[in-house]
Parts: sequence; structure tokens; C-alpha cells
Amino acid sequence: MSSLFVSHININAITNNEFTYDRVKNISDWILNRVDLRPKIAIVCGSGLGGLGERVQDARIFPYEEIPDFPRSTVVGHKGNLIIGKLNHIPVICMQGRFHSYEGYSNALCTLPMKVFKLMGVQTVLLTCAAGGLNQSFKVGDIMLIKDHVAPLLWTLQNPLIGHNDERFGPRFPACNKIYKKNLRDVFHGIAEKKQIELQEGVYSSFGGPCYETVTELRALLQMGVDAVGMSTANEALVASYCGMNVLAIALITNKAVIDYDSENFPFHEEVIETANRRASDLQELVIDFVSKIN
Ligand SMILES: O=P(O)(O)O[C@H]1O[C@H](CO)[C@@H](O)[C@H]1O
Ligand code: HPA
Repeated sequence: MSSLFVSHININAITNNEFTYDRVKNISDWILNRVDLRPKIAIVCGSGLGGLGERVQDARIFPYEEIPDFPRSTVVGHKGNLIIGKLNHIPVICMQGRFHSYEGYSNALCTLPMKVFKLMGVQTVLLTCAAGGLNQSFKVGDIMLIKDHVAPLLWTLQNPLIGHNDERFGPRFPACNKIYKKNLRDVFHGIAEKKQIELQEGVYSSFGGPCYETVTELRALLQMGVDAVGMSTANEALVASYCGMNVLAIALITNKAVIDYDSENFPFHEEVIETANRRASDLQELVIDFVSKIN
């Protein structure tokens, strides 16, 4: 049996038909039955950013393989734990590792945790990710708030909302012009200013990976107004927003996207993880303050 196998669920099912309300409710009830806390805030840790999970106090840790119908994490820098506990005395649920379509999962499966959060009573989802910096004024190590996305996979049958629509999750035709909430970005800017941590804001784009982008793809994205590129987050933000949850998303610029055809530079995952580890503590401090402010 492959380690990717998730009981009963077809991990390659393109539509969300696999993820009925009852099935998602079953997962959410399984978790709620094992903890007393009722977090209103969920956090997803991106590549190399799982250290935030270690800051959670009074933590109950559920390895993904213990949770019924949950996918497994297979990527370096994604531990694969669901953690429920407190950050600065505020109840949170934290994913130490996310799911990517390049792991062989459909986007419907990658975004299943957002629906679980919704049924658990979560109101705000804070997504973090590693990304390549396309905006030429960005430096490696910069922190960028995502204000919008361009996600070609979501224009295809890999849109996680394709399939049956259960109105208990969200509407058939969700608007996408306000996915990343301005009021939450404003709060985050205020915190960064106080801590004197420089913050960028911009547009994120994700393809499905696992390959990094070609020079021409990156140049096209730059012309579209994209500032940073990754392989995740947009799908989760879409589904969280569709479910009526507030979304804040933060991209850590872990490497420079290469837009020169003759450059000898190239992106690689070890650099991504190394930068993420180096900048983790600033990001953690910002997130911890943010959680206290919006609770
Ligand atoms: O988006 P996260 O999960 O933070 O990770 C990013 O880093 C990995 C590539 O180095 C890809 O998984 C990409 O999506
Ligand atoms: N491209 C895509 N995904 C990424 C990158 C990148 O340059 N860096 C980290 N994740």
C-alpha cells in the first residue's frame, strides 16, 4: 500500500464529490471529541515554517496519519501534525505542514482541511508559505502579505470547488475579489510597524509544481503584476474564503526568482528551507501578536 493512500478517499479525484458534508463533519467531530479547546483561528505552516507549531502551548498533537480520511505530508519541511493548543493564551489550531497538488493530491483534497476548520467553528485562517521573489525590489528574507493571487491551476478542472456544491460550506459562485481581507492586513501592518519589521505587500501566484518556473513563465507573471511565486496557498485561500472564513496570507521570500535567461542561479528547496528557518522567529513573533490582536 502506498504511503499516500488515504482510506476510502480517492486522492486523485478531481472534483470535490469525494468530500461530502458528512465526511468532513466526521473528521471535524473526530478532532473536537478529543480536545476541549474550540479555536477560532487556524494557522497553516508553510515550507520550513513549522517551528510555529512548537510555540503552541498545552498542545495536543495529532499526526495526520491518525486523523480519519486525512492526507499525509510527504515534503521535507512539512512535519505532518495537526496541533491544537494556545498561542499567547489564545486557542489555535495549527497545521504543521500542508498538502500540495504535486504530491499527487487533487486540489479538492489539498484544501480539505479548510472545510474541516469551517465545521470546527474557525473564523480566521492564517496561511503562511515560502515563495520566490519576483518583484525586483524584494530581498531574500522579506515577508510579504498577499493581497491577491493568480493561480492558473484554479482556472482548470483542478479548481477545488468543481463538483457538487453544498451550501452549508459556501455558495456555488463565490466572489474572489476580496479573498485576502484588508482589515486583517491592516492589523498585521500595525504589528510589524511596532516591531520595526519591514513588511511587503503584493500578489502571489502558484502553479502546481513540483518544478520551479521557467524564465518565460516568470516574465509573463511579472507583466501580470505578480510579486511572488509558490506552489500552494491560493487554493487554500480560495476554499477558506468560499467557506466564509477570513483569510490572511503571508509569503516569506525564500529565494529570488530567476528572470535572466543566462543566469547561473537557480532555485532549490534546501535554500527555501534554510531561508525559512533563518526568518522563522520574526514571522513567529508577528503571528503570535496577530493572533492576540484579532481574537
Ligand atoms: O508553499 P509552501 O508549502 O510553503 O512551499 C513552497 O516551497 C516548496 C518549494 O521549495 C513548495 O512546496 C512551495 O509551495
Ligand atoms: N517558485 C515556486 N515555489 C517556490 C519558490 C519559487 O521560486 N520558492 C519557494 N517556493
